[in-house]
Amino acid sequence: MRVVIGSDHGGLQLKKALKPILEEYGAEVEDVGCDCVDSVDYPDYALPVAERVAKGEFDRGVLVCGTGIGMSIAANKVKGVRCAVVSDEFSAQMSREHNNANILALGERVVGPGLAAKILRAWLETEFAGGRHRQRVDKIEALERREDT
Ligand SMILES: O=C(CO)[C@H](O)[C@H](O)[C@H](O)COP(=O)(O)O
Repeated sequence: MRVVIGSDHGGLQLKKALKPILEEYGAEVEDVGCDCVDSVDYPDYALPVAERVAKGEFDRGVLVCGTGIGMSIAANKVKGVRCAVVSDEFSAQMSREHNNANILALGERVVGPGLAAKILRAWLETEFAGGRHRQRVDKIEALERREDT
């Protein structure tokens, strides 16, 4: 699995803590930044992650900011992206099983590293269930096409 990750300054430490977990799963990981604690703007990191996942260059993406909210709002502007901001294991599983989320957004100021690790593991291990959920995700994709008109 190829995973592209990014954070702003508010998510930098958690992003660093999560990288080894991704590698443990055999993921090829690319980090688009940020790399320093200086204040940066989260859309500048959400966009490259979202675009690379949408283009199929990466299978999944992980974004971390203070709350995960700004990152998820920005990432979901890109067609083909289903970014879920998650702060519990059950939602992580459901975001994969029901929504086929291809990007996970986490908040370093919301979840500690232990819980974040459990969330990430659940998210990586859960497959999309398809079936009735496929038809719902298809309707989301139809909404994206409608925005073209
Ligand atoms: O976008 C966010 C909130 O929706 C992120 O949590 C950011 O990391 C946060 O807004 C950054 O805040 P700061 O006061 O500039 O560190």
